[in-house]
Amino acid sequence: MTMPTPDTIVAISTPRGYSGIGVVRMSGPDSLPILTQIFMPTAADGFNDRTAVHGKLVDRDGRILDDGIAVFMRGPGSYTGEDVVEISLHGSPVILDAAVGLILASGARMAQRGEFTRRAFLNGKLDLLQAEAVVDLIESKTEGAAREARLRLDKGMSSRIANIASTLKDILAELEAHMDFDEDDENPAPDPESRLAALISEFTALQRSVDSSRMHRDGIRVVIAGKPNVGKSTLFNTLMGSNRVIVTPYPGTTRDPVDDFLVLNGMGFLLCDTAGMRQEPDPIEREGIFRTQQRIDNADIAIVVLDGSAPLDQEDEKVLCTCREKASITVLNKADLGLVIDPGHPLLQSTAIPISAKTGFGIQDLEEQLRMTGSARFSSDAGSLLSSWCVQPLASAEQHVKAVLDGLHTRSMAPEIIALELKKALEYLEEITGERADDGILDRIFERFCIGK
Ligand SMILES: Nc1nc2c(c(=O)[nH]1)N(C=O)[C@@H](CNc1ccc(C(=O)N[C@@H](CCC(=O)O)C(=O)O)cc1)CN2
Ligand SMILES: Nc1nc2c(ncn2[C@@H]2O[C@H](COP(=O)(O)OP(=O)(O)OP(=O)(O)O)[C@@H](O)[C@H]2O)c(=O)[nH]1
Ligand SMILES: [Mg+2]
Repeated sequence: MTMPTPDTIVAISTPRGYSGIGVVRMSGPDSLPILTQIFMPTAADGFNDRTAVHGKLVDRDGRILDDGIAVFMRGPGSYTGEDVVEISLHGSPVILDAAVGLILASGARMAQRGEFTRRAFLNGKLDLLQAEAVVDLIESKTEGAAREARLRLDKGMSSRIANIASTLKDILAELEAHMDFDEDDENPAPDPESRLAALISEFTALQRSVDSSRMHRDGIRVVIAGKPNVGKSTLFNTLMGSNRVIVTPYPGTTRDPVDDFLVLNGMGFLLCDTAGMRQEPDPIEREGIFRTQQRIDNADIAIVVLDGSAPLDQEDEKVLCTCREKASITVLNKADLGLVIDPGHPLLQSTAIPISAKTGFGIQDLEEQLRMTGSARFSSDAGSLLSSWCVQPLASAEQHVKAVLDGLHTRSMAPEIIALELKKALEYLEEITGERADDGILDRIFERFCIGK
């Protein structure tokens, strides 16, 4: 792992544009010396650790560029663990750029994306999962997503991985202690089987959490499916509250899947309108239907739309069958024309909701059902979620633990091999917390950050 470079970095930490206040941040050993060169405190007592100081930003010729407030935070008791300086100035890009220019001229260099947080990570201020939670928090589009990221930042996840790791370390230590003794020693052989078996269910729970994490961040994927002309696009527009997609009386109107982000009571959904599915499509429609099928496969929830004003037919049955394995909600659309399908029809998975996408009738019921089905899809323990890059190391760690369990079960594994397998499992877990993460993983995570974070 690369060690933190001892240079001093600078960046504007607030968005570019015109704002009340803008913040320029430095981190590194020269932060304070540079500050004293460019910022003249109004009062005589200068800069004390963690104390706001009013003063003037001055250039090399002594010209005053702005007045502002500077705070010096001495490392390691700072966000990055290094000496940090923040200068709040008037929020004009011209002034903020000028301040950065002065700081660069004094020997600092521009920070890369996420470099402040990267340094915080390298200095042990937060681990990799927390660093990732920081960027998820900043990017969160819903209250729910923000809450979940905030919980992760407060350590939820890392401690669960750490708990698994510490169980493995205990077992490893017992095993190694035992290996140092002779066979006939009174020291009994350790029996870690039940503890390892408990870890397997923890692995399963963690893997489930990966899905929840994605749903929080990107929204729950909801696909609207049905045969042509049942009103899928009309429903999409009604739920979105806009005329986003084309609606016509002609079957086969929608060709490409269209996605849009929908927020219901703080819960985010990625809603997808699709091409109608039918048996004998033309070549263009065939490609559209292929894409519909892909979206259905990848969706967390399917809304199956039926034309409730006409009897069920084979095409409807086909769609219902396609969505059988999924969490799905069936709606009987065009209820304004009079329903001929019974909402309790045996072919329907659960009770169907009568709606009219055209008049808005029943839409509230549908939204309520969406929220309920959405909540049910989330892993129950929010704040202990993992993102998708963790899947691989997690699965590998689990595999090694399973190998040990198999070995113990059949009594076919030498203690040395067991120890080796446990160490491998530990290495994968340390990849997740960042104790052993290589630069590639770090780059991938910090790439998502903005400059100044
Ligand atoms: N002005 C400002 N606001 C900010 C940040 C910041 O860096 N500057 N943050 C960040 O981007 C977030 C807050 N996170 C922070 C986390 C730790 C420390 C810090 O100084 N930690 C020290 C001391 C802890 C203490 O005394 O309470 C440490 O961990 O040793 C600062 C900010 C959001 N708001
Ligand atoms: N009376 C009534 N008509 C509706 C309702 N919903 C949709 N329609 C009409 O049904 C026709 C088809 O609607 P679309 O939303 O384009 O149907 P679709 O399922 O997206 O069709 P494809 O894209 O071809 O698969 C249009 O003429 C709509 O105005 C409804 O609730 N009541
Ligand atoms: Mg359509």
